[in-house]
Amino acid sequence: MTVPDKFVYPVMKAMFCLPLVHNKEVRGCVYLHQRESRTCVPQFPHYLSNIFIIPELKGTTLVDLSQSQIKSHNWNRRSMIRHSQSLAQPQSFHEVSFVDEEGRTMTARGPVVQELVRHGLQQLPARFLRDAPPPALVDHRELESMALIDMAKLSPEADPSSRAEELRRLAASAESWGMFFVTGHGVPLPLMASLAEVLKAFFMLSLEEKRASVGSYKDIDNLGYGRSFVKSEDQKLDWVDRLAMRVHPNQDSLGLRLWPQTPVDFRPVVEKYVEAARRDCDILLQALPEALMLERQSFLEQFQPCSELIVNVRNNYYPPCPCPSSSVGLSPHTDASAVTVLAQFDGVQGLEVLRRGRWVRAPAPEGALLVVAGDLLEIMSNGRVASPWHRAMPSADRERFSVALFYNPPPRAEIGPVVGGGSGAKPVYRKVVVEDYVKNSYTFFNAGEKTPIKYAKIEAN
Ligand SMILES: O=C(O)CCC(=O)C(=O)O
Ligand SMILES: [Fe+2]
Repeated sequence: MTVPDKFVYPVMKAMFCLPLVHNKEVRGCVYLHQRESRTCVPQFPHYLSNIFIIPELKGTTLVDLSQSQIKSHNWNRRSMIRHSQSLAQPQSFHEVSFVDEEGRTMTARGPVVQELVRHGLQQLPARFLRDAPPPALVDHRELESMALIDMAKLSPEADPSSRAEELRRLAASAESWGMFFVTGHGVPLPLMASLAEVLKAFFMLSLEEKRASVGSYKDIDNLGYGRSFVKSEDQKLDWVDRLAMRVHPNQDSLGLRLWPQTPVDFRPVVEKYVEAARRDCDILLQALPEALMLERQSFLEQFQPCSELIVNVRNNYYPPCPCPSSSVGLSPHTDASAVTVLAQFDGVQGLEVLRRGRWVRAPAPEGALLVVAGDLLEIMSNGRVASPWHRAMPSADRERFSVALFYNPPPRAEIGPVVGGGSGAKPVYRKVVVEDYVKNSYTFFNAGEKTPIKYAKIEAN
């Protein structure tokens, strides 16, 4: 007996489907997706009992019920149908605009992760299913060398010997990890708490409210409420929803309504945060070359004119994930920025960095900000501070929020390596125009380790 086509809901590319027959009546059908049945769904019979398509629903509904759900709710056929109807809402998608290789603006779709979770998803949809990513190792001794820098000690008024020691630690962590934590920064704890609050308030709105709250970014690559780096409808997806905004220069000139209108204090809080974090970036962009024994202004002077420098903010939301060991929150990448400031909240970890061939999970110390070197800083420092290859991983039972602030020189600025006067070192990178570098790096998302920076490397001859 075959299942009529009208009972088949094309959720994913099914390898085959089986009828569910009871008392000689077709009760539904089961999809088997080859990858899923192999990886995330451990046993075939278990899978079989999990997914029904019920004919009464005219072949438009996929019902995904776990055994335990059926047992604990003591579900009967009627309540299953009711439940399936609630799941049968048209699936919600983010629409993503991107510029293809020929410069055309294209659109692709990807499911809204938060909505999948809200509808009681039990198993990871195939588009999120990865070949099990290598797990991270937590080596606390190793992590101790990722410095916690007290920015108060970097101030010119600080005690000279503790300042020299802090600069030494800064150089060591930057050169060894490409990242370091800062305390004593300009973002007071209550402001961090308000940032977390507005972020959560935004993501906790209903999908319709979120959409109504944020304006359209249709023609702008990787900005807006949705997801980043979707270039096709076949591509594997990250387990994240995000709200990405340009916060400097003010984008009113582009006619974009950039800021969420709800919650009403979203904009003032984020602007206050950005202002403080930007000041910290400027301080660090002077301290870093000093720590590396380079001319103190040699990085920051590449950010002129500062009225045109670019600050983007990406608010990431990683909902709890039904199969975290076979998914990725944010695919491995380097940031195309000069400097990224990452705020993590509630001590929820998730950021991992590749170091000497092993993934290492970064801590999330309360009140500290994580400063991550971007590719442009790697170029400016002539490779001494290498942008770390990093990723974010979701968890089974905890949601995670993070705010990444990307600090960049003006798009038309030409930046290049600073090579120590008497060091005899040769430039390893060529000069690049910032917007050309960033555009180029976007074309490489999900390519191999540290592919984008090759664009700026001088080939050894
Ligand atoms: O959420 C995180 O910890 C990482 C975020 C990140 O790497 C990014 O937004 O570029
Ligand atoms: Fe990143």
